[in-house]
Amino acid sequence: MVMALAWVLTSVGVLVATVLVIWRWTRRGLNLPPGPRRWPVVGNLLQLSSLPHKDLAAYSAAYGPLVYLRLGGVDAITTDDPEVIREILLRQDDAFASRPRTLAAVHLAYGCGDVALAPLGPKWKRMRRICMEHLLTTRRLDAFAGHRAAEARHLVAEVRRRAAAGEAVNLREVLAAFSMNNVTRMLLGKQLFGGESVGAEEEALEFMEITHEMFRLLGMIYLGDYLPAWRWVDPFGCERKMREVERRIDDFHSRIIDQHKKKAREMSLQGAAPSCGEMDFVDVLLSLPGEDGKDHLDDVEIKALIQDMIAAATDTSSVTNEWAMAEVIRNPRVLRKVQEELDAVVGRGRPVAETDLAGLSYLRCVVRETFRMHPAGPFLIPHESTRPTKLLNYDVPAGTRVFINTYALGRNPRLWEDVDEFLPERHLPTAADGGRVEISHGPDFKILPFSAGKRKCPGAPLGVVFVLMALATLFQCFDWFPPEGLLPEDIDTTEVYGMTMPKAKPLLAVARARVFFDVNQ
Ligand code: HEM
Repeated sequence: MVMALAWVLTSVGVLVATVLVIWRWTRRGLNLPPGPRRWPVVGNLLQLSSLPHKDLAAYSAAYGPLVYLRLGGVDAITTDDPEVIREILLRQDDAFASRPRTLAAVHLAYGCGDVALAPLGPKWKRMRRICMEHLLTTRRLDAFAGHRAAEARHLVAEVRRRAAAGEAVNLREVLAAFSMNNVTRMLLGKQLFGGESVGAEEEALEFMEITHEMFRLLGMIYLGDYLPAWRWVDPFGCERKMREVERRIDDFHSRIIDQHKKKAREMSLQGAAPSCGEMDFVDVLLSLPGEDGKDHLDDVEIKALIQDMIAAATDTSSVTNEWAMAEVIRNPRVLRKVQEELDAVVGRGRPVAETDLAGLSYLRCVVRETFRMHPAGPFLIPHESTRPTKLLNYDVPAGTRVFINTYALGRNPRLWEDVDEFLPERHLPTAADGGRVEISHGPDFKILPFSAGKRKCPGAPLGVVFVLMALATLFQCFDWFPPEGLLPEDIDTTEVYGMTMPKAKPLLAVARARVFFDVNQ
């Protein structure tokens, strides 16, 4: 027994020593960027807390614009610097536009067979082209404008109902339902929460719960991705959890595809065909030819795309909306200015419409300031380098994981004054900007809500509409106050880390009607 144990310990020791020697040898002569001291085997992994974006922000402050980390067996860099980010996303996007195959991505994105988590390659290119040319086209998105207006009315009705009952409104709940309904109407042809969906509330809640769990797992820095030995042990059952969520989500997607196929069969038996305006995204995907001469896309490809759209479009917009509401209610001065603008541009006699949104410059500054302080995700989705390259004259090996810290970018004191103050005015356009407030990144790369380059968000125009429409509607129709007993500045702004970065506690606020038009007019 003692002999066997000694043998195992010696073998492990020899293995670790061999790995270290090989690793050091392959890095001979490399001029890696500066970074914190690393431990053998684990590297910097144990220096990361439950808020890694803050840890990496502190490293950027200490070591400069480009920081090297070793995460177990994986090279990683992080940056909060606009010039380095521009170099990574634009000038060298051929080298940095891939994605790591993390275990969460393999389990939760159909083996990385989607768009958002797929490594760079012909498969990603084809799936992204399907999104751009068949789903997120201006024509198709315009066809859903009526549904979006209906969801804005539903949002007002829901807040009125809760306010009339004397409750403080749980803004997380109503904003999550707004985003989810908008996405599922477009994607699946049905509203999940409220209205038409009476009776399906349980299914909706279950689906929201799995989606949140999926986000948590996707955002996690899972040790098994960096230390293969950890995977064998999996002491917290993370991979088991990933498999369970994978199965539950797949069941949901299978049901959706079956329902759509059944509907298509029934229509074809009646000799009918849906018009372009009536087709939801699943109908569109079912109508497209597959690869290599196949008549249709594979079910798994359709599922991966549905999954991406739901994951990419719902939490991003509802988390942003909750932060914007929290910051505006914390700053009554800003609320007054937003409402003065709405009164001047839209008035109080009719609901705000999508065509008004371009003219709401101050509200657009509010959204930009929200993205500066609370980007939807603390990092862009991690990128990965496909070949050895150089940044700021440092060597970056192939396979390096890239953490672009958008949280630290927005709070970088070298770029912004009063970083912790919510000051939308700082984004007011000068005459040189042409007077329009752009919400996506500008030429200075100081805010990056939708990224840039090959991997930039293909849903940005729609995301902007979801955010502006919800906020304009809520600020036009209601005055907002903190719950009884709290002052505006008491509203908590602690965040939790994940693929998105929500407020730690759901936002509760008191709503008082300020317009009285019939929302259904
Ligand atoms: C406020 C709303 C939104 C925000 C803040 C947002 C932000 C982002 C960000 C930061 C990325 C990562 C880019 C990178 O890694 O470099 C991304 C990727 C992506 N987004 Fe969005 N997004 C939003 C809404 C949407 C919507 C509405 C859709 C589609 C319906 C969408 C679809 C995608 C997809 C498919 C990707 C992956 C692109 C790729 O890897 O090629 N997003 N988004």
